[in-house]
Amino acid sequence: MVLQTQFAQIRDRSLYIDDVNAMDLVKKYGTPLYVMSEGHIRHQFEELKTKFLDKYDNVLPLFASKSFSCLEIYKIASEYGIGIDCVSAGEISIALKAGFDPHKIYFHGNNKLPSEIDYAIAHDVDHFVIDNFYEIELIEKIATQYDKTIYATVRVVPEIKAGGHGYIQTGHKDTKFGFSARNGIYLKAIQQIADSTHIEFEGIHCHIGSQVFDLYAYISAMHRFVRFAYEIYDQLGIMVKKINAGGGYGIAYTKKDEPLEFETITSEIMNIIKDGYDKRGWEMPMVLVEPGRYVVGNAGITLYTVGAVKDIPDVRTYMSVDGGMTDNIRTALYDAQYDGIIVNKAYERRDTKVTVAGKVCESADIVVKEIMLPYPEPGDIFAQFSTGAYHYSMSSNYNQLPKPAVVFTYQGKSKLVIRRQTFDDLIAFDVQEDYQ
Ligand SMILES: Cc1ncc(COP(=O)(O)O)c(C=O)c1O
Ligand SMILES: N[C@@H](CCCC[NH3+])C(=O)O
Repeated sequence: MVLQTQFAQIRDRSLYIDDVNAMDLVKKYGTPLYVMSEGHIRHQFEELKTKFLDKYDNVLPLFASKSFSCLEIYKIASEYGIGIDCVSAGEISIALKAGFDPHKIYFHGNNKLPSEIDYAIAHDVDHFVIDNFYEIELIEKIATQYDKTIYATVRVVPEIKAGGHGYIQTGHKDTKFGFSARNGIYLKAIQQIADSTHIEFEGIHCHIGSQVFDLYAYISAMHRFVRFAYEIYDQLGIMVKKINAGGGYGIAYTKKDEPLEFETITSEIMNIIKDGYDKRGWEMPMVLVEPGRYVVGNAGITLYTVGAVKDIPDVRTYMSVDGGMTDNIRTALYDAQYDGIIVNKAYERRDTKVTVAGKVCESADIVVKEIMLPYPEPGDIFAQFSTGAYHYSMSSNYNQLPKPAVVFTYQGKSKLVIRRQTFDDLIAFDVQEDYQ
């Protein structure tokens, strides 16, 4: 069993997160409960700051906020001088509400709606990662109406296969994201932007995929991007002044995972771009990175109460908990693996092979596929580790299960950041209208 954050420990017969006893959190807030270690989150933001933002000239780390988006995270992020990646007007609206500087928001997405583009531009968001030709037209039209300038990076497909599961690969040739480099398609897009009146071309954007452990994939992608920069200059006479190298940095969910160091990836990225630009006698472009999971993934621990326990002779023991695929879709969707403990049996032998099941009416509703635990009983508290990224942000109300609360812990204290949904919340959007 591995706790993937220094901010959580097993001691005094319990689990402590930022020195807060998990059993006290259960008593205070109930289960299922998403616990986020603010200690861990701040530590990771500090890494982005000291090991990238402060280390190099003309760089900007972005937090990919789709991994965990709520008012509190944007407030904390803004303290570190970094930017954020938002993928919808909804995310932008929360960031703005939290007081985030609109000029440090980068708007991503493969199908930004006209209404979203309008919302972003109206609210002074001026950095767009442009994905397709339709979007160029929309931005030009809407930016002209507002008479504002939009600064564009163009997402180009590097044709590299990387990422923890087929569903989270984005840089291969057959992808819905970005402009293909085939037949000069991306060059046409850049020319169209250069010819526009309210979009200023700044550079190119690369994101190969998520939960990536392969350094070579980042290296190959950056070599390809340097070649794109050469091609853009040679064919169009346009200089690439900004390269966004994307995110995707894998984290450890179990002891089998071997994540790369943040600085190992970023120094390769910086060196390759520098060498490539030096060869042409060009000034170094601005470089951005945009990890999400790396910041919040290992900060999260989900606490569940155990209910039914079923032994299927010669097969396995099913331990059902009070949540499921509604608060953790990753196991069903990506076959994701997790570690965890029974908190109140933290010191007992892990001698039972258990499948942790959710309470949703789906066979795919598995929280942890296979884990060795002490024999479970109803009322035990199961802690699932590394649930900070893409858990709360991908949660749903399937089976009309209210979403769990999110609690932050920091320096021996806890606070409620998102309250638990109530049954009234489940019908908050139902209206009873007569036919008209
Ligand atoms: C464009 C883009 N940037 C950044 C990210 C963040 O990825 P991760 O959370 O794996 O770092 C994603 C998600 O894969 C993405 O699509
Ligand atoms: N949601 C995915 C990552 C996708 C990231 C967004 N492009 C996960 O949980 O691993």
